[in-house]
This record gives sequence, structure tokens and C-alpha cells, in this order.
Amino acid sequence: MYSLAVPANIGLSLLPAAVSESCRKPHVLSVSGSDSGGGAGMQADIKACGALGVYCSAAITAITAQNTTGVQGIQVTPENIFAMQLQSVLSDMEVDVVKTGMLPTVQIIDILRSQLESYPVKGLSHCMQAIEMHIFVHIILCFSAFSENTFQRLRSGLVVDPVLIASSGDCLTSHEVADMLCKRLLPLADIVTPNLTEAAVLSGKSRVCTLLDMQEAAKIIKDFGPRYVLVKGGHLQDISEANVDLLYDGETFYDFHGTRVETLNTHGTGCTLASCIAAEMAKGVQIPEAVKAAKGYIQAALEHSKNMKIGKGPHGPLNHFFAFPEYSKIRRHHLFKASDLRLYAVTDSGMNKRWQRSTAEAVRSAIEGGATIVQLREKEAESSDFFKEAVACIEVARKSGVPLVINDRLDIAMACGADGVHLGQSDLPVREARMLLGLDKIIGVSCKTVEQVQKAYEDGANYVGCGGVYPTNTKRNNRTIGLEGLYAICSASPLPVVAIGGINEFNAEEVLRDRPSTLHGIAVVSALFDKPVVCKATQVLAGKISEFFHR
Ligand SMILES: Cc1ncc(COP(=O)(O)OP(=O)(O)O)c(N)n1
Ligand SMILES: Cc1ncsc1CCOP(=O)(O)O
Ligand SMILES: [Mg+2]
Repeated sequence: MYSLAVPANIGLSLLPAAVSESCRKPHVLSVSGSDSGGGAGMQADIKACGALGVYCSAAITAITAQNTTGVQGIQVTPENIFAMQLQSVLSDMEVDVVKTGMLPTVQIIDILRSQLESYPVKGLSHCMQAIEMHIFVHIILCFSAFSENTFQRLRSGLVVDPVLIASSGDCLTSHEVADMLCKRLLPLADIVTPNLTEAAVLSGKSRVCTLLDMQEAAKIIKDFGPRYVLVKGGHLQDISEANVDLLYDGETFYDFHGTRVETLNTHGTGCTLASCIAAEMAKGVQIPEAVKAAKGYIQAALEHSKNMKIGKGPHGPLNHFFAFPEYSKIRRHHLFKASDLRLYAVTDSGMNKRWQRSTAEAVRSAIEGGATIVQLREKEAESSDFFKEAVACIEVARKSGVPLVINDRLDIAMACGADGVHLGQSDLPVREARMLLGLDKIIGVSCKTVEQVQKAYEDGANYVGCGGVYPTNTKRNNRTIGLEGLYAICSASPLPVVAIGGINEFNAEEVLRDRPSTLHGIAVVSALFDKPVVCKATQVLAGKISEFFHR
């Protein structure tokens, strides 16, 4: 089992990541009920996404009359206008992730399912194709494991919060609806997020009240087809286990520990958690990391809401915007963002020595000039020297909030507390590196083929380094794949890609002009470090590439 303590400030650290320079906003479509009290449902979804810098559109499934004392009334949205809301948004706007909340009737679920088939969101188109392919391959290969894997890994873009019972205890839907949810929606879902009561309903168990029950329920729910099941243990009987959420991917259970916050202002935490997961996914974050980030946000929101007084009832709402006044003061934590790849500086001590500067000085200059991430690449150094250099460079990078990763050497990365590691195909396997580094750290992988990219994705990498795009003297005996090779990989990649190899201020435009959407930047060695003034060289390159990231 994978154990993860969630630091209370992680939500805060996420917020600046939301202040994106790119004009295209990650987009979540919330399909949920309206809460007149403003604490849960659609209102919570929009606030949570907004707080994380993600655009949120809305298809309202029902209008509820609610306040801090409970639910006073429910009016289901007429089917035609519900369908029209979905159609309006999905036909016009680029939705990254659909997040569902209250789905009050089987008709509403049916409409949603068929609209998702007509207007597949990012990843769901793959899913639909994958279902067809799955059925086909299933027949051909007689239910082989291959077909199942193919089916599983091609999905993304749907978060299902199975809102069956309100936090006040009010029942919001019927068993018939729960059944429909399992059969029609869960097979499409990336993740489903039941609390203990919902996990019992979905799994058909009479009660889910221990960690073992949670595991059993997760396994049963997984069989309906979602890629991940997150059973939320907020109300576990055993107080020592309370606040443990279990994430299950069909093989491994990941447990996420939070610290209990003594507060009654908990209305809407389920909706908020699922929305945060959807928001992080919309930014390109992978699901286990999205869950961790979302838990961190909830924890911080609970902390900051405990003294808030809204309404006379027992369950007040969260303050979703707790960190806004703090915006300017918050230093970015190194939760990976694809935009970090924009101008990726890879050091070379040989070059820096030739120009008579230490690696730390070179890193400082590259960051001053606009490098967005730094990789320390030492092919010859003794471990002790590499470690010392890494410590010095991390000190420099931390001051500016630019992430720093170590090339090849997981041991050095861990020992010096770097933000991550960049691994080649012959280095330690990514899956093992992820187990050792945990979910917070960045893992990049060098890939030259679509199969390598797919594996990197499955094993938990954050990004892919792809090249050599052009011939280079910096890395000998390295096959050049050209722009076509790069773009072929980008178009098949579920991960953000950075291009590397022979890129400089003269050809960067060519690489980025018609870039596929998964190509998030360029990585360079000699174009920065084989120059007399690193800061100037970085500024020039940053200037050349900036226009391609302001669409
Ligand atoms: C961003 C980035 N992409 C690719 C590489 C190459 O890594 P690898 O293939 O392991 O080769 P070495 O750099 O270790 O020689 C990279 N370093 N960075
Ligand atoms: C490390 C690496 N991996 C593929 S090409 C390359 C070298 C890139 O160096 P340069 O930017 O000087 O061509
Ligand atoms: Mg390597």
C-alpha cells in the first residue's frame, strides 16, 4: 500500500499554478444540481474550479432549495433543457473534463451518456473508440488481458461524484438511479469518488465502515469499469483511521491521509473534492497526483473555514477562496505544470567550465534569463561532487520557484531534495522511481517511440523529453528523429512533451510554429551554456518562443 500524508498547505501551494500565462483555460463542465445555499453542488464546483484557475461551465440537473439545515425541495431540470445545456456547451467549448454530481433520474443519466457519445470530450473520444476496439479485440483475443489494458488506458475526461445522499442525510436519488449510474456512466469514468454510504450503495454491501470494507467496496465498484475508485473515509468508525481516503486502480491501493479539522463547516466538501480532482486533471495532472492536490486543497479550505459563520444550521459551507488575498505572497511549490517545460535548461559542466563559471552561476543566469525548469546533467562527475553541486543549484532555483531536476541519478535527486529526476530508457524504471520519490516529485522520461511514451504514462511519469530533433554534438550516438518523429510522438502522447536536441534561437520557431498541443516547450544545452553570457542567451531564446505560448 502507498501511504501519503497530505500537508495542510498544499492547497495554498497549488494556487499560483493556476495563474497561467496561456490564454486557453483548462475547462471543466460541471453536470450537477444547483444548491440555493451556495455551499455544495454546482455552486461549489464553480468556486472550486475558479479557485484553482480552471474555467467551469454548467449543466444543471436539478434545482434544489437548501440551506445549512438541510434540503427543503428538489425540482428536476426538464429533460429537453438539460440536453440543450449539454449540447450548448459541448458543441461550442473545448471541455477537458466533465464532472458529474447530483444526477436525479435515469433519464438525466441517459441524456448525459448519449451527449457524451455525440460530443466526446478530451479523452472520451478515445474512450468511445476504445470501447468499440475493446469489444472487437475482446472477441478476437478471447478475453485476453491485452484487450482489457488497451480499454483501460485510453480513457480520460470524466469524474463521477456519485451524489446519492446529501451531507445533511437527505436522500437525493433512488436505487434505480444508482444502478443506472453503475451501468451507464461508471464504464466511462476515469474516477468515481463515493463516500462510505455511497460506496455501500454502489457496491451492494450493507455497510462500509472499516478500511477492509472500503477495499472490498472499491474492488466491486472497480468492476463496473472506472479507471480509479476513490473511497472517501471521512466518517470511518475507527477514529485512528478516520480521514483516510483509498484510491484503487485495480492493482494497488493508495491511501491518502489528511489531518482531521474540527469544524462543522463541511457542507459541499464532496463536490469540492471531485471538482478539484477534475480541475487538476483538466490541467493535465495525473489522477493520483490530482487526488493528492485536491485533498490538500480541501484540508486547507477546512482549516480556513472553521471560524466562518454562514446560516443558522449545523453544516456551513467552505470558504473556497481562502487564499486569494495571499496570492502575491505565495511561492510556487513544485507540483508539476506542463507550462514548466516551456524553456527547459539542461546544464553541461564541460561547457560552463570552458566559459569559467560554476554550474550554480550558470543556473542562476539561466533562471534570470527566463528558464522555466532546470535539469542538472553531469555525465562524468563523482557522486560527492554531483551532490554538492546539486545542493548549491537547488538553493539558487528555490529562490525563484523554478523546479530543478537531476538527470539519470535518482539517488542524487533524493539525497539533495531536488524537485525530480529525468530518466533515460536505460535508467531505473519509472514505476520504481515513482514508488521511491512519491507523488509530489517530477519524473521526466526520454522517449523516441509511441510505445515508450505510453509506458512512461502508465508508469507514472509527468512529462516526456523527445529527441534528438536535430543533430547535435552535445550527445553523441543519439539517433535524430526529426520534426516528423517529434510530432508523431506528440500526437500520440497523453503526457506533455518537451523537444530536445540541436534546438537554438534559429530553429526554435520551426519546432514550435505548428506545434501539436502536447508540445509544451524546448529543452536546450548548448544554446544556453555554450554561450559567453547565459542570461542573455536565455533571454533571446525566451523571446523567440514566447509568441507560441500566447494563443
Ligand atoms: C528533457 C530531456 N529530454 C531528454 C533527455 C535525454 O535523456 P537520456 O536519453 O537519458 O540521455 P542523457 O541526457 O542522460 O545523456 C534529457 N536529458 N532531458
Ligand atoms: C541530452 C540530449 N538528449 C537528446 S539530444 C540531447 C542533447 C541536447 O543538447 P543541445 O541542446 O546542445 O543540442
Ligand atoms: Mg539519461
